[in-house]
Amino acid sequence: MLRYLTAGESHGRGLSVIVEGMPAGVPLTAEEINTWLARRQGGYGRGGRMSIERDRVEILAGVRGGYTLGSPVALFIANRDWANWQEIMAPGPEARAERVVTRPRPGHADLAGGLKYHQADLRNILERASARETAARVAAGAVAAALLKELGIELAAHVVRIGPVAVKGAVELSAARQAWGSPVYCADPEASRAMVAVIEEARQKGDTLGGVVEVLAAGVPAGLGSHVHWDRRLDGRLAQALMSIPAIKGVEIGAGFELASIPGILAHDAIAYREGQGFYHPTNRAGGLEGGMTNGEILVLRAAMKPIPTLMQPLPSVDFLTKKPATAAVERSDVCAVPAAAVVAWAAVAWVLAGAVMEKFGGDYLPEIKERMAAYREYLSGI
Ligand SMILES: Cc1cc2nc3c(=O)[nH]c(=O)nc-3n(C[C@H](O)[C@H](O)[C@H](O)COP(=O)(O)O)c2cc1C
Ligand SMILES: C=C(O[C@@H]1CC(C(=O)O)=C[C@@H](OP(=O)(O)O)[C@H]1O)C(=O)O
Repeated sequence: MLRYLTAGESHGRGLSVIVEGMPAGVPLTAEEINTWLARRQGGYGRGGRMSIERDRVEILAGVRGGYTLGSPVALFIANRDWANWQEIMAPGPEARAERVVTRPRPGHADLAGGLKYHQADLRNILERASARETAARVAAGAVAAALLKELGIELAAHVVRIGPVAVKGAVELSAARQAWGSPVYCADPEASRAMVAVIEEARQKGDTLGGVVEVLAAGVPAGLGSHVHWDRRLDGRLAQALMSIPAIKGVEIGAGFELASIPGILAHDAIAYREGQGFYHPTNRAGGLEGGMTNGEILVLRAAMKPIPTLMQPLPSVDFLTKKPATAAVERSDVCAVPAAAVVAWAAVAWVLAGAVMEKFGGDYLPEIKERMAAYREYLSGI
């Protein structure tokens, strides 16, 4: 079983990740993980914090000579900003309770967390609720993607909407792969320019924006996941992983919500057969998932992100201590983090797919898994 745990506060020393269950023999380098960490830091609309951080992973265990050992892979990403917060964030009694946060921000974890954990200083909540933690998820996702790449599964992620600006029509995987070159990770140059403009407009107004990201995965064989039990359905597992990204409020698979308004004749994908290829679907409204299993087509998943909750023009709130009306706390913040969320969504999908691959093909050593996967692919194309 593939699993990972993360630890770390936003302004603490850094983020720790332990990935357990990776087979031996997977090529893995810090540089590869760092490419994804840098992408997550980028994207137009980020705030001041991202000019302080230079996320780089340190591989502490589980990798030797550029290959995984089969033992837990331990990773660490330092917070450069910690230098400015050391005394405030100290774990011992010497910690200074400065910059106490008592005015909960609507849309953030402050109020619910403060109530649940009995914390009047809402910093004790926001430190872990912060999406800083998604750097650790991306590192784990990059480890998963290294395994998937060896097995012929490739992912792409890109932005399809920011606020009112949306990409028109479907984006092919080959085009989506080019999206990292855009300032907002959007494959359509015209939409990309308009997205930058609306983010700038929002920044000037002290406002924030959300949007929609899309993840595509190719080379996924039919039969990952299962129809037999609710928690083995891959659609559900993918949706959970995407929905758990801070600020994601909706997940769509294939034609998703549109399917609710069209008749069955137009909604489903016909089944066809070609000698040497096996069964396939000429269309892909199902987004590569039927019955909680991959069906051999390209996976198409979308996640909708709400606007960033910290506002420079804060909404009405109530002081946690005095219970008097107050405006919400104003902190340094992103204006739009949809491009960054595309990278986190990429990592979430890679993670779930790697887990599903390990369940189906098992193995402790990459060549074993490759052999099983190749035999299965041969069966699928020859049936
Ligand atoms: C990459 C990324 C960056 C984010 N940056 C900020 C930010 O700068 N300020 C903020 O208030 N929220 C930010 N968020 C959103 C909050 O973390 C999120 O809204 C909060 O944890 C509450 O969770 P919920 O929106 O899922 O309910 C970011 C989210 C992501 C994925
Ligand atoms: C640190 C990151 O994102 C942070 C996510 C975040 C939040 O509230 O979610 C608030 C901001 O943190 P700060 O208050 O330090 O400026 C973002 O910068 C990151 O993505 O690495």
